[in-house]
Amino acid sequence: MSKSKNFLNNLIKTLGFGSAKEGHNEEDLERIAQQEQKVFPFETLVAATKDFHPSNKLGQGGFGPVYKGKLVDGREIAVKKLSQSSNQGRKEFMNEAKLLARVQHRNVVNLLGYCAHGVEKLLVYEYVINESLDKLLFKSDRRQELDWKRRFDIICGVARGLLYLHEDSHNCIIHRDIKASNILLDDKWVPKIADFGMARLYPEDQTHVNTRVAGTNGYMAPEYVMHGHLSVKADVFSYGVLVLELISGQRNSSFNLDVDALSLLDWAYKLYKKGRSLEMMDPKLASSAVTDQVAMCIQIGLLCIQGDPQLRPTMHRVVVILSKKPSNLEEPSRPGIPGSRYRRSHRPVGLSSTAGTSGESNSHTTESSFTATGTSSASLVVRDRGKRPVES
Ligand SMILES: Nc1ncnc2c1ncn2[C@@H]1O[C@H](COP(=O)(O)OP(=O)(O)OP(=O)(O)O)[C@@H](O)[C@H]1O
Repeated sequence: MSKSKNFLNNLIKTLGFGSAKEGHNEEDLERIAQQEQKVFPFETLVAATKDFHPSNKLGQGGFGPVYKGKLVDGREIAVKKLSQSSNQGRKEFMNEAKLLARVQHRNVVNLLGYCAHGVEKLLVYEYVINESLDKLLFKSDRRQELDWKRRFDIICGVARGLLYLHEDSHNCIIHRDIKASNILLDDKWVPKIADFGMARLYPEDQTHVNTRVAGTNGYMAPEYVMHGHLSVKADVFSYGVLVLELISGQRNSSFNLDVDALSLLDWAYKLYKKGRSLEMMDPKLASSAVTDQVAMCIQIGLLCIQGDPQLRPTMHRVVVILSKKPSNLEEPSRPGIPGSRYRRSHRPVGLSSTAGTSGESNSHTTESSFTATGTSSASLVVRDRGKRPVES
């Protein structure tokens, strides 16, 4: 009998429910043990998604398709079928997924469990109902639903989720792919960070990145793209871009409001230096904005996107600033130019296997293959528990 079954048997006895043989059969115990370990039987996921029916497909991400499903207990789930190009073995996948399933925070999408079935590897997430932030902010006429209060709550929630990933989760996690499409909103508009942990699930694997959009996201910290320097400050940079996008309603990667500005970041910085930073505010916020808060958030955004990673605040500091009344903050220095502006054909230095190996180059050393690689690695977990991620 496995350890977990023994444990459950003992627990049942201790709680006075009689022996396992009396009250529970082996199958019950097997089921309880599986739930305990967050392992989903493949058949459960097949049933929940109606055999991965195309009508249940929520979308196709860089790591594979995502399906909506419903468990027999009524819970709605999102099942991510990892692309089979991951060459990670079954045991390793199970170990990594088990660790990631322990990551739990109100502002991080909950990984309910996982499943390995033959060559198939699947991740099971809580279903987050209200679409991803990019669809609301950039693509739809629903943008006005994002009034200032909601945007401010998103700014605060994402900051808390990132702080948790960086400092408080069992393993310190650098996300590496913070962007509007990776922020999901629940029915109460609570933001949830999606797609953490993917670098652990795709070690030494490059193939999947070819399916991802190359170099267009505009969120990547310059030192990471240029030199492969990875630290929590790369996430801080991406967070700063997200904050400025939320305030302006403009996507950094396709910014064209001002011919004299290189990017949304450059525009925001120039306006700030002229004392006119509120001019960058989305006109749709006119009636709901709390201008002191907006000005503070612009300054936080600008502090986060500074070219020098050492000058950027930690997420801890950002959360502290956001929880106080707007007050005097230091002056931001010039912004770094985000990753999508750069393309390289070589492996970034410093991306060792412990630092998330998906930055490795492969034989396709073309422009786009690097950029795809650079933008694809969704996240990194620094293994040592209790040790803070290295800050550059
Ligand atoms: N837990 C979830 N609840 C609801 N919808 C989800 C969930 N996870 C993913 N989705 C949806 O599934 C689609 C694919 O998501 P996925 O995160 O795989 O890719 P992406 O964010 O579109 O791209 P990328 O892989 O480049 O980040 C998206 O439309 C997303 O909104």
